[in-house]
Amino acid sequence: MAKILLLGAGELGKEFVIAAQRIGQIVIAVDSYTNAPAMQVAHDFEVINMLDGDALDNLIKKHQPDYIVPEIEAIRTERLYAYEKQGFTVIPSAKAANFTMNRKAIRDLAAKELGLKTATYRYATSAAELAEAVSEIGMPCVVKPLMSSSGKGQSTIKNEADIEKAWKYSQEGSRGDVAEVIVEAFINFNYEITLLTVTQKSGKTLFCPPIGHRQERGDYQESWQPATMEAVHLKIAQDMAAKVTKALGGAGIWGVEFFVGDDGVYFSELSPRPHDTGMVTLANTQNFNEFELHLRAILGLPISEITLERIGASAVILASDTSDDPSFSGIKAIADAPKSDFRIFGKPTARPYRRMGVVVTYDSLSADINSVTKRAKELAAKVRVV
Ligand SMILES: Nc1ncnc2c1ncn2[C@@H]1O[C@H](COP(=O)(O)OP(=O)(O)OP(=O)(O)O)[C@@H](O)[C@H]1O
Ligand SMILES: NCC(=O)N[C@@H]1O[C@H](COP(=O)([O-])[O-])[C@@H](O)[C@H]1O
Ligand SMILES: [Mg+2]
Repeated sequence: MAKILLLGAGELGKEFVIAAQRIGQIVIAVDSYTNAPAMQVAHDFEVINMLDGDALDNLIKKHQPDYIVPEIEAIRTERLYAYEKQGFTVIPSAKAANFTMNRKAIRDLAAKELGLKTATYRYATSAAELAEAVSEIGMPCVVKPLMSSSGKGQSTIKNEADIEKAWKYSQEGSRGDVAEVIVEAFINFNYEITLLTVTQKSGKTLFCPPIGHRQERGDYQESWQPATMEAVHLKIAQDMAAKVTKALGGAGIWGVEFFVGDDGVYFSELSPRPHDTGMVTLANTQNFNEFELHLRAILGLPISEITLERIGASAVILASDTSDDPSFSGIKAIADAPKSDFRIFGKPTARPYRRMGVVVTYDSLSADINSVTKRAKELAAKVRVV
């Protein structure tokens, strides 16, 4: 039986713990607040600030885990290299967690070292440098703090007046201690996808059918699987995903994000862990959902194939207000709807736009993906977090 130290205990961690519990593994869930979703189902939990390297060191010393599994980006990831040296296994690897928490590291690796096609980009460390970068890249362009996720601190610059605002907003939304931002040319894509990619200890890499999604405020609203795309574009995305996951190293599931436009496929970024848009796999669209795949890859259990069993969609349930005791109305409508299900994450507090749950819908392989997605969206809209 393996002992897994899960660094981050949100909704993605919760499903991962449930998958681990089902096959008898031990999980200690860690986050910065008590009663986080994954803590509710784990064997044990710890509350620490994971950006505090010494606190992390103490935790590793105390628990001596077989696997250290990052679930969020906001971790003092530099320390993970030392744990690897000491013989601990970091999932998928210290390099993967460290590079992906910083947009500069991962973008330079992808674009410069591996030659993947990305949006044109520059970096800036002040409002003045941002103005200069914008003049080189042109408008519209997208500004993101180097360290942030779920769209925090991200905005689109459409005219000169936006530059100052974008700088200020980026500084409010930045998680790390660096003030730097990345400025990217706005890609006028036709659609975007997450390509869940599984790397295994055996060396065999597998791809899940592509997941389409729609984003608002830099955060996903609905996702569906499979996304309709040309085979040639899928092949290009798979090749890029294989390259970047190989360069980062290790076994596990990765959510590799791409934009597809008239001029081809752009690599955007990737998560070295289950992806939020991959919650669509909770609709049992595949033989294994993304959490089961992550777990099996971590444990070195062979995954011989990933098959699409039915089509599905997910739509998020967001809070609209602040609350210390959130409850939900409208759930009966989901329960009553055909081929539909839901998850409530059990987050102890709500704040505007915080993701509190998800609706999943499904249908047979021959059904229409747009109607499945529409149903998920309509059902999610019926839920009120009160
Ligand atoms: N250069 C771009 N051109 C057009 N749209 C973009 C660009 N960059 C980001 N977006 C849009 O914003 C969304 C969020 O961007 P990105 O994935 O970089 O942010 P994030 O904060 O890392 O989000 P998450 O952590 O949830 O994946 C993208 O999925 C896409 O819809
Ligand atoms: N895009 C990254 C992502 O979806 N991460 C998921 O959200 C949780 C944080 O939620 P919170 O901000 O509501 O605490 C994380 O712990 C993870 O499960
Ligand atoms: Mg993203």
